[in-house]
Amino acid sequence: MKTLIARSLKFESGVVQVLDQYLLPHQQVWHECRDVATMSELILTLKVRGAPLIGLAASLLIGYLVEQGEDKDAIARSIDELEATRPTAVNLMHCMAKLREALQAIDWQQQVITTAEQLFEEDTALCDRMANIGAELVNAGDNILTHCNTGALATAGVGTALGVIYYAAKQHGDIHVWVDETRPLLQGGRLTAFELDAWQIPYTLICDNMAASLMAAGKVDKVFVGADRIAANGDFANKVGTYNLAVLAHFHNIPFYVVAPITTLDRSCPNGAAIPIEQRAKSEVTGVSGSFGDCQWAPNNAEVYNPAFDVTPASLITGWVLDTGLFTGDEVALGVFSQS
Ligand SMILES: CSC[C@@H](O)[C@@H](O)C(=O)COP(=O)(O)O
Repeated sequence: MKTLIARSLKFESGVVQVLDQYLLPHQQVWHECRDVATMSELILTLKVRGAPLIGLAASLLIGYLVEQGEDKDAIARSIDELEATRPTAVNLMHCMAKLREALQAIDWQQQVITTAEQLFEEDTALCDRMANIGAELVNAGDNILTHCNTGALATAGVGTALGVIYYAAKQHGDIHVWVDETRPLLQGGRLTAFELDAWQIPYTLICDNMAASLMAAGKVDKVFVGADRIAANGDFANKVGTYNLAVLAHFHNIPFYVVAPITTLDRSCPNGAAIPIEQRAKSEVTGVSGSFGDCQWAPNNAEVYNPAFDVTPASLITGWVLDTGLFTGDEVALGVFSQS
Protein backbone atom coordinates (compact mmCIF):
# COMPACT_ATOMS: atom_id res chain seq x y z
CA MET A 1 0.00 0.00 0.00
CA LYS A 2 1.11 3.55 -0.57
CA THR A 3 2.06 5.86 2.29
CA LEU A 4 -1.06 7.51 3.75
CA ILE A 5 -0.86 10.10 6.50
CA ALA A 6 -3.61 11.72 8.60
CA ARG A 7 -3.63 13.37 12.04
CA SER A 8 -4.21 10.19 14.04
CA LEU A 9 -3.83 7.35 11.51
CA LYS A 10 -1.14 6.50 9.01
CA PHE A 11 0.22 3.76 6.83
CA GLU A 12 3.94 4.38 6.85
CA SER A 13 7.03 2.17 6.62
CA GLY A 14 4.75 -0.71 5.61
CA VAL A 15 2.68 -0.74 8.82
CA VAL A 16 -0.58 0.75 10.18
CA GLN A 17 0.05 3.28 12.96
CA VAL A 18 -2.50 5.00 15.18
CA LEU A 19 -2.24 7.90 17.59
CA ASP A 20 -3.61 6.83 20.98
CA GLN A 21 -6.64 9.11 21.50
CA TYR A 22 -7.15 7.82 25.03
CA LEU A 23 -3.84 9.29 26.17
CA LEU A 24 -4.27 12.67 24.47
CA PRO A 25 -3.72 15.51 25.08
CA HIS A 26 -0.98 14.97 27.64
CA GLN A 27 0.79 12.06 25.95
CA GLN A 28 1.23 11.58 22.23
CA VAL A 29 1.84 7.87 21.73
CA TRP A 30 1.66 6.08 18.36
CA HIS A 31 0.87 2.33 18.27
CA GLU A 32 1.81 0.00 15.42
CA CYS A 33 -0.92 -2.44 14.52
CA ARG A 34 -0.31 -5.73 12.67
CA ASP A 35 -3.27 -7.94 13.56
CA VAL A 36 -7.03 -7.97 14.05
CA ALA A 37 -6.89 -8.59 17.81
CA THR A 38 -4.76 -5.47 18.33
CA MET A 39 -6.94 -3.29 16.10
CA SER A 40 -10.11 -4.59 17.77
CA GLU A 41 -8.67 -3.71 21.18
CA LEU A 42 -7.65 -0.24 19.96
CA ILE A 43 -11.18 0.40 18.67
CA LEU A 44 -12.98 -1.05 21.69
CA THR A 45 -10.95 1.03 24.12
CA LEU A 46 -11.45 4.19 22.00
CA LYS A 47 -7.76 4.63 21.35
CA VAL A 48 -8.99 4.66 17.77
CA ARG A 49 -12.35 6.42 17.66
CA GLY A 50 -14.68 8.68 15.66
CA ALA A 51 -17.06 7.25 13.07
CA PRO A 52 -14.98 7.76 9.90
CA LEU A 53 -11.65 6.91 11.55
CA ILE A 54 -12.78 3.53 12.89
CA GLY A 55 -13.72 2.39 9.38
CA LEU A 56 -10.52 3.72 7.83
CA ALA A 57 -8.22 2.19 10.46
CA ALA A 58 -9.90 -1.20 10.03
CA SER A 59 -9.60 -0.85 6.23
CA LEU A 60 -5.89 -0.07 6.32
CA LEU A 61 -5.31 -3.09 8.52
CA ILE A 62 -7.14 -5.31 6.00
CA GLY A 63 -4.96 -3.86 3.20
CA TYR A 64 -1.89 -4.62 5.30
CA LEU A 65 -3.00 -8.22 5.97
CA VAL A 66 -3.49 -8.76 2.22
CA GLU A 67 0.04 -7.48 1.64
CA GLN A 68 1.27 -9.95 4.25
CA GLY A 69 -0.13 -12.79 2.12
CA GLU A 70 -3.23 -13.79 4.16
CA ASP A 71 -5.57 -15.94 2.09
CA LYS A 72 -9.03 -14.92 0.98
CA ASP A 73 -10.93 -16.83 3.69
CA ALA A 74 -8.77 -15.36 6.44
CA ILE A 75 -9.33 -11.86 5.05
CA ALA A 76 -13.09 -12.44 4.94
CA ARG A 77 -13.01 -13.54 8.60
CA SER A 78 -10.91 -10.50 9.57
CA ILE A 79 -13.42 -8.18 7.89
CA ASP A 80 -16.26 -9.82 9.86
CA GLU A 81 -14.35 -9.55 13.14
CA LEU A 82 -13.46 -5.89 12.69
CA GLU A 83 -17.01 -5.04 11.65
CA ALA A 84 -18.28 -6.48 14.94
CA THR A 85 -16.15 -4.25 17.17
CA ARG A 86 -18.58 -1.33 17.56
CA PRO A 87 -22.20 -1.42 16.38
CA THR A 88 -23.38 2.19 15.97
CA ALA A 89 -21.08 4.07 13.57
CA VAL A 90 -22.14 2.86 10.13
CA ASN A 91 -18.94 4.11 8.45
CA LEU A 92 -17.27 0.91 9.67
CA MET A 93 -19.96 -1.23 7.99
CA HIS A 94 -19.67 0.91 4.84
CA CYS A 95 -15.90 0.34 4.63
CA MET A 96 -16.16 -3.38 5.36
CA ALA A 97 -18.89 -3.76 2.68
CA LYS A 98 -16.61 -2.08 0.11
CA LEU A 99 -13.75 -4.42 1.04
CA ARG A 100 -16.03 -7.48 0.80
CA GLU A 101 -17.04 -6.34 -2.68
CA ALA A 102 -13.36 -6.01 -3.66
CA LEU A 103 -12.76 -9.52 -2.32
CA GLN A 104 -15.03 -10.90 -5.07
CA ALA A 105 -12.73 -9.70 -7.89
CA ILE A 106 -10.38 -12.07 -9.76
CA ASP A 107 -7.43 -9.83 -8.81
CA TRP A 108 -8.83 -9.50 -5.27
CA GLN A 109 -5.50 -8.69 -3.58
CA GLN A 110 -4.97 -5.60 -5.74
CA GLN A 111 -8.64 -4.60 -5.50
CA VAL A 112 -8.71 -4.80 -1.68
CA ILE A 113 -5.54 -2.74 -1.38
CA THR A 114 -6.78 -0.11 -3.83
CA THR A 115 -10.14 0.07 -2.04
CA ALA A 116 -8.49 0.61 1.35
CA GLU A 117 -6.36 3.40 -0.11
CA GLN A 118 -9.34 4.99 -1.86
CA LEU A 119 -11.51 4.93 1.28
CA PHE A 120 -8.78 6.81 3.14
CA GLU A 121 -8.19 9.38 0.40
CA GLU A 122 -11.90 9.91 -0.29
CA ASP A 123 -12.54 10.74 3.37
CA THR A 124 -10.18 13.72 3.12
CA ALA A 125 -12.14 15.04 0.14
CA LEU A 126 -15.50 14.44 1.85
CA CYS A 127 -14.30 16.43 4.88
CA ASP A 128 -13.24 19.36 2.67
CA ARG A 129 -16.60 19.46 0.94
CA MET A 130 -18.59 19.34 4.20
CA ALA A 131 -16.40 21.99 5.78
CA ASN A 132 -16.89 24.34 2.82
CA ILE A 133 -20.66 23.85 2.76
CA GLY A 134 -21.04 24.18 6.52
CA ALA A 135 -18.78 27.23 6.84
CA GLU A 136 -21.29 29.20 4.77
CA LEU A 137 -23.77 28.83 7.62
CA VAL A 138 -21.43 30.58 10.06
CA ASN A 139 -21.18 34.35 10.51
CA ALA A 140 -18.32 36.39 11.91
CA GLY A 141 -18.79 36.74 15.66
CA ASP A 142 -20.74 33.50 16.06
CA ASN A 143 -20.59 31.53 19.29
CA ILE A 144 -20.83 27.90 18.26
CA LEU A 145 -21.51 25.02 20.61
CA THR A 146 -20.21 21.54 19.78
CA HIS A 147 -20.23 18.11 21.41
CA CYS A 148 -17.76 15.21 21.47
CA ASN A 149 -14.81 15.30 19.06
CA THR A 150 -15.45 15.56 15.34
CA GLY A 151 -12.15 16.99 14.14
CA ALA A 152 -9.05 15.86 12.28
CA LEU A 153 -8.46 13.24 14.99
CA ALA A 154 -11.72 11.50 14.08
CA THR A 155 -11.29 11.43 10.28
CA ALA A 156 -8.60 11.30 7.60
CA GLY A 157 -9.28 14.95 6.79
CA VAL A 158 -10.16 18.12 8.66
CA GLY A 159 -13.16 16.59 10.42
CA THR A 160 -16.96 16.84 10.27
CA ALA A 161 -18.58 19.44 12.59
CA LEU A 162 -15.20 20.63 13.84
CA GLY A 163 -14.02 20.83 10.23
CA VAL A 164 -16.84 23.30 9.58
CA ILE A 165 -15.71 25.32 12.59
CA TYR A 166 -12.09 25.24 11.37
CA TYR A 167 -13.00 26.46 7.88
CA ALA A 168 -15.37 29.12 9.27
CA ALA A 169 -12.62 30.39 11.58
CA LYS A 170 -10.19 30.54 8.65
CA GLN A 171 -12.75 32.53 6.63
CA HIS A 172 -14.15 34.83 9.33
CA GLY A 173 -11.48 34.78 12.03
CA ASP A 174 -13.88 35.93 14.68
CA ILE A 175 -15.44 32.67 15.95
CA HIS A 176 -15.75 31.38 19.50
CA VAL A 177 -16.53 27.76 20.40
CA TRP A 178 -18.28 26.38 23.47
CA VAL A 179 -16.88 22.89 23.97
CA ASP A 180 -19.04 20.34 25.81
CA GLU A 181 -16.63 18.20 27.82
CA THR A 182 -18.72 15.15 26.79
CA ARG A 183 -19.07 12.74 29.67
CA PRO A 184 -18.39 9.93 30.21
CA LEU A 185 -15.20 9.66 28.13
CA LEU A 186 -14.50 13.39 27.78
CA GLN A 187 -13.81 13.52 24.04
CA GLY A 188 -14.66 17.24 24.15
CA GLY A 189 -12.50 18.15 27.14
CA ARG A 190 -9.56 16.03 26.00
CA LEU A 191 -9.66 16.04 22.19
CA THR A 192 -11.74 18.96 20.88
CA ALA A 193 -10.03 21.35 23.28
CA PHE A 194 -6.67 19.94 22.12
CA GLU A 195 -7.53 20.47 18.45
CA LEU A 196 -8.91 23.99 18.94
CA ASP A 197 -5.82 24.85 20.96
CA ALA A 198 -3.58 23.69 18.10
CA TRP A 199 -5.66 25.61 15.56
CA GLN A 200 -5.66 28.70 17.82
CA ILE A 201 -9.43 29.03 17.64
CA PRO A 202 -10.84 30.66 20.80
CA TYR A 203 -12.90 28.21 22.88
CA THR A 204 -14.35 27.76 26.34
CA LEU A 205 -14.73 24.34 27.90
CA ILE A 206 -18.00 23.63 29.71
CA CYS A 207 -19.53 20.67 31.53
CA ASP A 208 -22.36 19.15 29.50
CA ASN A 209 -25.00 20.37 31.95
CA MET A 210 -24.06 24.04 31.40
CA ALA A 211 -25.41 24.36 27.85
CA ALA A 212 -28.97 25.22 28.93
CA SER A 213 -28.05 28.29 30.94
CA LEU A 214 -25.68 29.50 28.20
CA MET A 215 -28.46 29.22 25.65
CA ALA A 216 -30.94 30.99 27.93
CA ALA A 217 -28.43 33.82 28.30
CA GLY A 218 -28.24 34.23 24.49
CA LYS A 219 -24.62 33.10 24.36
CA VAL A 220 -25.00 30.35 21.76
CA ASP A 221 -25.74 31.26 18.12
CA LYS A 222 -25.53 27.83 16.50
CA VAL A 223 -24.91 24.19 17.37
CA PHE A 224 -22.85 21.94 15.08
CA VAL A 225 -22.44 18.23 15.85
CA GLY A 226 -21.31 15.11 13.99
CA ALA A 227 -23.12 11.80 13.50
CA ASP A 228 -22.36 8.10 13.75
CA ARG A 229 -25.35 7.01 11.67
CA ILE A 230 -28.06 8.96 9.86
CA ALA A 231 -31.25 7.02 9.14
CA ALA A 232 -33.27 7.41 5.92
CA ASN A 233 -35.81 9.66 7.67
CA GLY A 234 -33.07 12.02 8.94
CA ASP A 235 -32.95 10.85 12.57
CA PHE A 236 -29.35 10.36 13.62
CA ALA A 237 -27.24 8.77 16.34
CA ASN A 238 -24.31 10.66 17.82
CA LYS A 239 -22.39 10.76 21.09
CA VAL A 240 -24.73 10.56 24.06
CA GLY A 241 -25.81 14.07 25.06
CA THR A 242 -26.41 15.24 21.50
CA TYR A 243 -30.17 14.75 21.87
CA ASN A 244 -30.15 16.92 25.02
CA LEU A 245 -28.53 19.71 23.00
CA ALA A 246 -31.06 19.37 20.17
CA VAL A 247 -33.98 19.69 22.60
CA LEU A 248 -32.37 22.70 24.24
CA ALA A 249 -31.58 24.36 20.90
CA HIS A 250 -35.17 23.82 19.73
CA PHE A 251 -36.55 25.36 22.95
CA HIS A 252 -34.29 28.39 22.60
CA ASN A 253 -34.76 28.77 18.81
CA ILE A 254 -31.10 28.14 18.07
CA PRO A 255 -30.15 26.56 14.72
CA PHE A 256 -28.95 22.97 15.18
CA TYR A 257 -26.89 21.38 12.38
CA VAL A 258 -25.58 17.87 11.92
CA VAL A 259 -22.47 17.45 9.76
CA ALA A 260 -21.51 14.08 8.27
CA PRO A 261 -20.10 12.46 5.15
CA ILE A 262 -22.27 10.36 2.87
CA THR A 263 -20.57 7.29 4.41
CA THR A 264 -22.53 8.02 7.63
CA LEU A 265 -25.88 7.80 5.83
CA ASP A 266 -27.61 4.42 6.22
CA ARG A 267 -30.37 4.29 3.62
CA SER A 268 -31.35 0.81 4.75
CA CYS A 269 -32.13 2.07 8.25
CA PRO A 270 -35.67 3.51 8.25
CA ASN A 271 -35.47 5.63 11.41
CA GLY A 272 -33.60 6.32 14.64
CA ALA A 273 -35.34 3.52 16.53
CA ALA A 274 -33.62 1.01 14.22
CA ILE A 275 -30.10 2.27 14.96
CA PRO A 276 -28.21 -0.13 17.27
CA ILE A 277 -26.87 1.73 20.28
CA GLU A 278 -23.63 0.53 21.87
CA GLN A 279 -23.77 -0.03 25.65
CA ARG A 280 -20.45 0.37 27.42
CA ALA A 281 -18.77 -0.59 30.68
CA LYS A 282 -20.05 0.56 34.03
CA SER A 283 -16.56 1.79 35.03
CA GLU A 284 -16.80 4.67 32.52
CA VAL A 285 -19.62 6.18 34.60
CA THR A 286 -18.56 5.22 38.11
CA GLY A 287 -15.32 7.16 37.67
CA VAL A 288 -12.75 8.31 35.14
CA SER A 289 -9.48 7.00 33.79
CA GLY A 290 -6.82 8.20 31.40
CA SER A 291 -3.21 9.24 31.20
CA PHE A 292 -3.66 10.69 34.70
CA GLY A 293 -4.60 7.33 36.25
CA ASP A 294 -7.87 5.79 37.46
CA CYS A 295 -10.36 7.11 39.94
CA GLN A 296 -13.74 5.80 41.10
CA TRP A 297 -16.24 7.88 43.05
CA ALA A 298 -19.43 5.78 42.89
CA PRO A 299 -20.05 2.85 45.26
CA ASN A 300 -18.86 -0.52 43.92
CA ASN A 301 -22.38 -1.87 43.59
CA ALA A 302 -23.91 1.17 41.83
CA GLU A 303 -26.22 0.24 38.94
CA VAL A 304 -25.11 2.06 35.78
CA TYR A 305 -26.74 2.94 32.44
CA ASN A 306 -24.07 3.78 29.85
CA PRO A 307 -25.23 4.09 26.23
CA ALA A 308 -22.39 5.50 24.09
CA PHE A 309 -24.84 7.27 21.76
CA ASP A 310 -28.33 8.74 21.66
CA VAL A 311 -30.74 9.42 18.82
CA THR A 312 -31.86 12.89 17.77
CA PRO A 313 -35.14 12.97 15.84
CA ALA A 314 -35.23 14.72 12.46
CA SER A 315 -37.88 17.16 13.75
CA LEU A 316 -35.25 18.90 15.93
CA ILE A 317 -32.68 19.40 13.15
CA THR A 318 -32.33 22.68 11.24
CA GLY A 319 -30.08 21.31 8.52
CA TRP A 320 -28.04 18.25 7.51
CA VAL A 321 -24.61 19.27 6.14
CA LEU A 322 -23.39 16.41 3.95
CA ASP A 323 -20.52 16.49 1.46
CA THR A 324 -23.24 16.47 -1.22
CA GLY A 325 -24.94 19.63 0.05
CA LEU A 326 -27.07 21.19 2.77
CA PHE A 327 -30.44 19.47 3.26
CA THR A 328 -33.49 20.96 4.96
CA GLY A 329 -36.21 19.20 6.96
CA ASP A 330 -38.61 19.50 4.01
CA GLU A 331 -36.17 17.79 1.63
CA VAL A 332 -35.45 15.05 4.15
CA ALA A 333 -39.19 14.53 4.78
CA LEU A 334 -39.66 14.13 1.02
CA GLY A 335 -37.24 11.19 1.16
CA VAL A 336 -34.02 12.70 -0.22
CA PHE A 337 -31.98 10.36 2.02
CA SER A 338 -33.78 7.19 0.91
CA GLN A 339 -32.90 7.69 -2.75
CA SER A 340 -29.76 5.91 -3.90
C1 LIG B 1 -16.38 12.05 13.66
S1 LIG B 1 -17.74 12.71 13.81
C2 LIG B 1 -19.07 11.84 14.47
C3 LIG B 1 -18.97 10.98 15.64
O1 LIG B 1 -18.18 9.87 15.38
C4 LIG B 1 -18.62 11.64 16.97
O2 LIG B 1 -19.45 12.73 17.21
C5 LIG B 1 -18.81 10.60 18.02
O3 LIG B 1 -19.90 10.41 18.51
C6 LIG B 1 -17.65 9.75 18.34
O4 LIG B 1 -17.91 8.79 19.32
P1 LIG B 1 -16.72 7.90 19.87
O5 LIG B 1 -17.38 7.01 20.88
O6 LIG B 1 -15.70 8.82 20.45
O7 LIG B 1 -16.19 7.10 18.71
